[in-house]
Amino acid sequence: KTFTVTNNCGYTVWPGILSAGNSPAALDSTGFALAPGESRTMPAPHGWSGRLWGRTFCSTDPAGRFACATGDCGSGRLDCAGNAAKPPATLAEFTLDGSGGMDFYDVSLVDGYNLPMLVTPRGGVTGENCAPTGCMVDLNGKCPAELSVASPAAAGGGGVACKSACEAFGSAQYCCSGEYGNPNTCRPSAYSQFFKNACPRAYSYAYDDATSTFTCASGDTSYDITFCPSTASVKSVGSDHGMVYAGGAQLVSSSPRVAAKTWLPPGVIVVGVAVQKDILQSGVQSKADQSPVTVADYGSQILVSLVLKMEAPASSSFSMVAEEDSEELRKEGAEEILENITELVNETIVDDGTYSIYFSKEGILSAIDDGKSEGGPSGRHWVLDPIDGTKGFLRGDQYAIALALLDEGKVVLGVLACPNLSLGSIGNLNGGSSGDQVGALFSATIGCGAEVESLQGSPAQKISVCSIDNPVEASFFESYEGAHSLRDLTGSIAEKLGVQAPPVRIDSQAKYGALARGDGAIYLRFPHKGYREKIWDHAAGSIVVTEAGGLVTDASGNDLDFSKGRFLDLDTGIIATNKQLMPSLLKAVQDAIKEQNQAASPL
Ligand SMILES: Nc1ncnc2c1ncn2[C@@H]1O[C@H](COP(=O)(O)O)[C@@H](OP(=O)(O)O)[C@H]1O
Ligand SMILES: [Mg+2]
Repeated sequence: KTFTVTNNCGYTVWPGILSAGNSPAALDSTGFALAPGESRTMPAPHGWSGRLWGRTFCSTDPAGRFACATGDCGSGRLDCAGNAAKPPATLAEFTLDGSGGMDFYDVSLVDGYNLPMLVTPRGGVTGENCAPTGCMVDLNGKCPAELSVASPAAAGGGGVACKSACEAFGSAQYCCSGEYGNPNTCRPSAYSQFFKNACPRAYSYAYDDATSTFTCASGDTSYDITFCPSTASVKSVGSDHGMVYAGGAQLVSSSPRVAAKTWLPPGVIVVGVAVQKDILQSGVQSKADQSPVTVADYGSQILVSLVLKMEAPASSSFSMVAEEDSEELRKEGAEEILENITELVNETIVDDGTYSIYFSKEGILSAIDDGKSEGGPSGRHWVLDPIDGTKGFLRGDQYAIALALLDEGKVVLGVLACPNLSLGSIGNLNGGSSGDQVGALFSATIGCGAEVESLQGSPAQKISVCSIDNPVEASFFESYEGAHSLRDLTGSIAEKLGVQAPPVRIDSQAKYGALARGDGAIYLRFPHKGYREKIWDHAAGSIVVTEAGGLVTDASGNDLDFSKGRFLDLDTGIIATNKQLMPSLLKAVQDAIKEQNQAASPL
């Protein structure tokens, strides 16, 4: 019987362990460091009880004293040596071999929250309530201001933890003390509801036992404890599949940006990453069987629309312009694919643990059709490409999940998840670089700039386009697929500009993301005549670039107009670059087009 602690965060976590006073034995450590991706397995002694948490932003000061911005245990050392975590901290609590031969465990936010954590039983796994529990969500970004703990240790001095109402206000009512010291008088508060809605399985206040305590038959059940679980491939276990439709848990307050950013990764990326891996492993890369891509495509669309419906302010009506609709799936012969999608979606929701929702096949079809909106110049519309760069996805190359929000015909928010794009610059080379972390999440809000963060949830960093003003030093991006852009034309534009470097060819809107953080200077896209660009292929990418200080226009220098429905109405092609290079780029584009037209009709 063991505990395996895994750090799936994009940053180092220092687990701390406290054995209870009455615990017959201690674990073999009370504190250690776990680098991203690292894990450590420890024997779980018979009858052990105690708690485990993650410390973040730790360092040793010049005097040799070790301290952490969150979860610190005050020992001044790496090991906690019998000290508890200073709140706020997400806690995993265990009592092994308790009454009736059962292990009892929970994840508690009663002392606040500092990072996502999941406890998964493994091995024996029997017992009615033997299931994964935890809090999968990164709550630091959406913590109510009065509970939020900021630290200069975080990039940008952002939120690093979220206090409980008891800690923040100290009242008996929130702390369940004094006359509130029993379950009848101490009730959930708006604050505990904030935690409960985000993480329904975790303890949100002291008497939240009914839905928060889990038990497994002791036997040889081992436990996996994972920090930042959401991008791990978490398999569900136990008898926990009997989830029923329970309606929408509405978050107390969440801005669309936070909703979009926080919720793209957990379910959707897991689906993307897992399905791409399956495709590559099974070798289904031929065009003949596109069904795995199809499943991922629909699955991604359903999960994003589910999350948006749950998390976006409910007041206005929901409208989404998305690439897929259910028509093909309603046809004869599509039963198996529909079955696979239904299974994938339901499994992902159960594994994630945030929502208690079950989709029937009919539910799946109608959820897909949530994306049928026509968009247009008035009102608010989400714009989604569930898997952009399908060809790249199939090849194991770049792809993106691209989500934007249109408000009165203008893009006001964009989120671009690129699971295969390295977090660091891809420089002037095709492909990844120096053993860097992979998985980048770009986001932008109108007037507020653009950011990138790791898909594993590292703090966001502001990005800006490169400041090159000499085209000779510039490199340009274009589609990997030759059929998507006229290479004679882009080659001739580059030549006229004096660009020396060969084109960097990658799939999907990852090009916009890479351009926005200065990996390259120019993006050229010139489809064959008659091709109509769709808004979901450019909405998120273009706001990421413009908010990073760049410009995105058509070949005549007009801004892209997203108010015309599902298609963009534009002159010839799309170009993007920084403000310095745009005038000369536009001139080169127009000269090259003129030349091409003259060559085509020599009169
Ligand atoms: N002939 C064509 N010309 C231009 N774009 C095309 C095209 N055929 C498909 N596309 C679009 O190009 C997108 C991929 O762009 P890129 O070449 O930059 O990777 C596709 O998105 P999907 O993969 O979501 O279908 C599709 O919408
Ligand atoms: Mg696309």
